[in-house]
Amino acid sequence: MVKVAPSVLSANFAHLKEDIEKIEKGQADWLHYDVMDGHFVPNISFGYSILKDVSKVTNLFLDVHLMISEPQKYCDEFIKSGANLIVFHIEAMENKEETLQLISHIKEQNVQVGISIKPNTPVDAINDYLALLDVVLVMSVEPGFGGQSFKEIALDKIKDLASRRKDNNYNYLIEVDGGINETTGKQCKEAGVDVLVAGSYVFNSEDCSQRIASLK
Ligand SMILES: O=C(CO)[C@H](O)[C@H](O)COP(=O)(O)O
Ligand SMILES: [Fe+2]
Repeated sequence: MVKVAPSVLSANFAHLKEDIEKIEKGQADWLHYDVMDGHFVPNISFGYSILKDVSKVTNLFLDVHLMISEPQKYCDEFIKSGANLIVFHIEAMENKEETLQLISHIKEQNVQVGISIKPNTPVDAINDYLALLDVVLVMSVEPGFGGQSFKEIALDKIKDLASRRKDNNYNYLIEVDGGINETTGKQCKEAGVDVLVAGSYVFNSEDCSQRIASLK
């Protein structure tokens, strides 16, 4: 069964704890935590001090999506604050050496590691790292904002990643993020996705549990 990772970007921060309790009760699998720096993306969300507080009120697996420049500068703070998985963007990296160093650095701390690709970035851009990754995060919207429409280009990338995994015995999970609802979630599942991130679809509803259940 597909895993569901509600994005707390769409939660109400004035009662974040209650919103997290709702998704826990609704059988969410992971909590997706979107970090935006106003530089890599044109929006600012929250940093590691809020993650630390979040980690104290939930046992959900903390999936940290770093939409920031120079992720190598900040990732240790997110790890110290409770991240179980750190996903950084390939577009934020200068070169292969820097990327390999960051992957090793995260793994050495017994934290899972993933790389994300924006809608216009091909899967080939991360081919050299696929054997090392726990997660590949396919963006199905331009990163920066919740509530956007799903871009179909993600479906081909999910299929491509599923076939590269099969052909090479890789172990990564394929995660998709942006514009996920009942319809697009089903399309992604059929393409071979393992984890659905959903922000507005889950939180812009009176009944988060029903939304999570419908995605599953
Ligand atoms: O990374 C993100 C945006 O950059 C969010 O995870 C994503 O947009 C979730 O929101 P929604 O499900 O409303 O599209
Ligand atoms: Fe995200």
